[in-house]
Amino acid sequence: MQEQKFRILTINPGSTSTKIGVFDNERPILEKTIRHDLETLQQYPSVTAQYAFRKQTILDALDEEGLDLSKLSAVCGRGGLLRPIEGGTYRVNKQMIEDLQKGYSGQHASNLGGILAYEIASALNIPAFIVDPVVVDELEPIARISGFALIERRSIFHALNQKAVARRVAKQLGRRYEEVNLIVAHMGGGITVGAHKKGRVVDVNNGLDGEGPFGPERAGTVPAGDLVSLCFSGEYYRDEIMNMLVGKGGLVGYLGTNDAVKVEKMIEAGDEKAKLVYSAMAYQVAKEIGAASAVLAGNVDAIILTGGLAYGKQFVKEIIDRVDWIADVIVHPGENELQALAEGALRVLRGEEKEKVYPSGTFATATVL
Ligand SMILES: Nc1ncnc2c1ncn2[C@@H]1O[C@H](COP(=O)(O)OP(=O)(O)O)[C@@H](O)[C@H]1O
Ligand SMILES: CCCC(=O)OP(=O)(O)O
Repeated sequence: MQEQKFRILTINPGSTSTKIGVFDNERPILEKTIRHDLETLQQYPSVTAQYAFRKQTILDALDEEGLDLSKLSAVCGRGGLLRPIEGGTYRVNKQMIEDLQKGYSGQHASNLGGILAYEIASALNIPAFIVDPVVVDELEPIARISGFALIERRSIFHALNQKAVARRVAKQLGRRYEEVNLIVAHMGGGITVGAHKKGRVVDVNNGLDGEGPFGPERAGTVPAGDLVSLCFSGEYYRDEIMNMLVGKGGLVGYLGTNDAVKVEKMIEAGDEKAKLVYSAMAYQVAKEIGAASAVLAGNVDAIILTGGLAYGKQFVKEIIDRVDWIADVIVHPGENELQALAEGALRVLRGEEKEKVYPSGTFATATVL
């Protein structure tokens, strides 16, 4: 019997780019990254306000490639800051759209993934899905304790790519994902380092507005007392501080760009500040990997470096030089997110997996104390 063919449009809005893919079953027929410079995104007061711009960007890109939307079977977007949920493929529904629009767990470009998928799919009368959103939460109770009783640690990370790449590496090692311990550092606009213990991400930094290494546009962990003093200095509104942590933090704050390629050019041209800051970002990633190795009690089968920054040869070398005593380091530059979105949708379209209904898979991030 001939295999049924599904054509899936996948949409991945990141903090510095919009990535789209069109897949005939697992086979990519188009994969495109549209990078957005800082000035373009800063025109918009919020992520939600970028909706029309990102939608037009996608439709223009598909039009340029001569792709006929009426041939699509489904649209699948990267899921955003919803309620904490278990991993899997979810059908986009009204409750999800509402939570994405208000940013139930915060603001991030991925909130637009489900919304854009829903809008494009509804006009075509086809289903819209999200897969492994950034709020996938598999933290162990011990990892939830922050040290400050009023605040619990949260799992907000590049779940889709971390899991997809981890599965791929486990396969390369001849083992199942559920059998291995891996540390995955996804280094995009934000940076997250996950401790994957036998198929579950038992600890990971909240890469949005919380903790961990600074990234191209995010501050990561900052000294708490000094941050509190800044908040109450009377010099800044709340939104200004949040913007300095997310969007204008990290490389943007120090060097005025979120583009690591530009930073590398600045370094080549002899810019000592750029050199120090770029090295500090690698240093902080290495430190976080060291912390994750302690979470796994040193039982680490491999360390994986992935995301856009993993293309940076010197950057990657500086990390490897500090962590290769822990385990072998495998570099997967870029990400597998478009493919992972298509595969998640396919599993449901083919009936291999049941679609999950949001928010019924939601589980409390149970306050442990
Ligand atoms: N060839 C490269 N060398 C160094 N850095 C790169 C390269 N390509 C992309 N990057 C950097 O990776 C970062 C974006 O990573 P990406 O995973 O695409 O982020 P996001 O999905 O969050 O938009 C940017 O700082 C970008 O400049
Ligand atoms: C919110 C965690 C995911 C994240 O930071 O994604 P980007 O690097 O694409 O901004």
